[in-house]
Amino acid sequence: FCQSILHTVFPPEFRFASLKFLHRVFHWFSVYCYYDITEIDGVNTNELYNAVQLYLSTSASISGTRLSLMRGLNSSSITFGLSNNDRLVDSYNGAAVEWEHIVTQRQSQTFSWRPLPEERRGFTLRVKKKDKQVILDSYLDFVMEKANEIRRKNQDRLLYTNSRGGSLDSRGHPWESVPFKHPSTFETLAIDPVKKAEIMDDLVDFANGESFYKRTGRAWKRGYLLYGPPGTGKSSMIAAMANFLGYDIYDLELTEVNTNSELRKLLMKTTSKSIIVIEDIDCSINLTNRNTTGGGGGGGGGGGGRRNNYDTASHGHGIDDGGNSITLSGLLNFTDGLWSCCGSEKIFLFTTNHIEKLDPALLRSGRMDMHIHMSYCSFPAMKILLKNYLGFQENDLQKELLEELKGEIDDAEMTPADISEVLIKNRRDKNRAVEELLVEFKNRVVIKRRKSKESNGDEIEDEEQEKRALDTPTDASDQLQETCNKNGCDDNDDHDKFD
Ligand SMILES: Nc1ncnc2c1ncn2[C@@H]1O[C@H](COP(=O)(O)OP(=O)(O)OP(=O)(O)O)[C@@H](O)[C@H]1O
Repeated sequence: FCQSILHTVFPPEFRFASLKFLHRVFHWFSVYCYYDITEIDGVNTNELYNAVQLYLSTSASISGTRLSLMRGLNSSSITFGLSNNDRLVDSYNGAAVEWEHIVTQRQSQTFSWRPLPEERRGFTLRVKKKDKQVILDSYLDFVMEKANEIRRKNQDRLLYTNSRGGSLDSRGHPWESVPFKHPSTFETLAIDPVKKAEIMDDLVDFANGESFYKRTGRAWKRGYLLYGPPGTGKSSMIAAMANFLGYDIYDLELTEVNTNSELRKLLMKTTSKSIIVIEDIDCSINLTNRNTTGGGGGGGGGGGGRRNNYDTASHGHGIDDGGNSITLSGLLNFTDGLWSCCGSEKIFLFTTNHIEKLDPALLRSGRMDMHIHMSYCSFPAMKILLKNYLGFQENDLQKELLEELKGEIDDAEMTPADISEVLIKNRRDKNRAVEELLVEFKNRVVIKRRKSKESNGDEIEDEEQEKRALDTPTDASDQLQETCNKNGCDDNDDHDKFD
């Protein structure tokens, strides 16, 4: 009744104007000011809304009474969120702020026999007017930063690929992604412990080096070149680095990129805190010499299929072959030019089995800052494999046996992949695993010696005689055999008995 009287007496324009006036008066006298952060900003998703939601999830888990629980796609953990129309008080640099999660129903504009209800979501931030500047200047940046940190911690890493050959997805993105689940870590990686520590220190310095890079005027990026024979753990090292730093990986397939500008666009679409990998770079593009013309396309990689029109003649000048080729110059700019600085905290990582095939320009500091040689398995690296695969500690093995393994391993030139294979095959019988490893070492040494004699044109010894000489069991392997015979090598619990 009152409403109809009001509506009759006061025209809508008058009601609207008085409401506006009341609102203003309220704001003049209120000590607070309010900011609305809606989920949808026009047609785009508001990044700040998602960030606030994530940021509040940590505080909400502690102080909230009614929470909504979420588990995102690819995420390995559950996050908490404020329930509809719930409030939470936070503080920043002595200023108290209040967040309210506002969810309202709205009628859809769709023409349908039944209007579809739709939720309009947003956060309202309430701060005292005197704290307004602090909040606007740094609190919201702090929220964004914290949210990114939480996202990285909660979300499994992503492995991106450009293997679609330049086509874009529905959101105009050239990269496709899958959850990155590689279990390799620096603990499982069998390389020399000194080298391992050096690499880890370098990575830590890089990740914590924001102020250093700013101070020295350098782009916050670092290049690593991993080189060495196949099976020495180059891919495992990349995975270990990504897991160590919590970075995403962009696996760039150069053979799928047609032009330098396409390469640049791919780079622009990579995010910060990521590792951009080009595996087997010597197979992907001919990089022997910037100044030589022609030159055969280099190597047999590329996974079969389309090859690029590599323009070796124009490498030095960065000119595309009619705009339709990728050049060494383009690649150098990719790693070192102005565009390489879009985003920050990026690692460029190239792998190759043939470092000698690469152009020196690609290897210089600033592009490839650290050259990491992934070598055949050394004795300290083998001990890591024995520990990881068989559970052997150094003291579990007889000293003589260890010495014997140590004496043979360098000459045997076995990769960690080869050694792992022997250990996996015999993992039910640890003693047999070690024994077979020793035999394998000796066989490799024989083969290597024969090959070197052949190449030197020397007379080849009687094979059997040579093998016998090397196979003659030493004290340690005698003892090992004896222990095996006594305890029975099939016994799974042989470790203690052997000990
Ligand atoms: N250093 C290592 N530490 C632990 N495991 C290793 C190591 N090297 C190789 N392996 C094992 O061997 C397998 C192959 O290794 P990986 O693919 O990392 O070698 P790679 O050097 O990248 O080889 P390629 O050059 O052929 O790509 C891995 O699955 C891993 O289990």
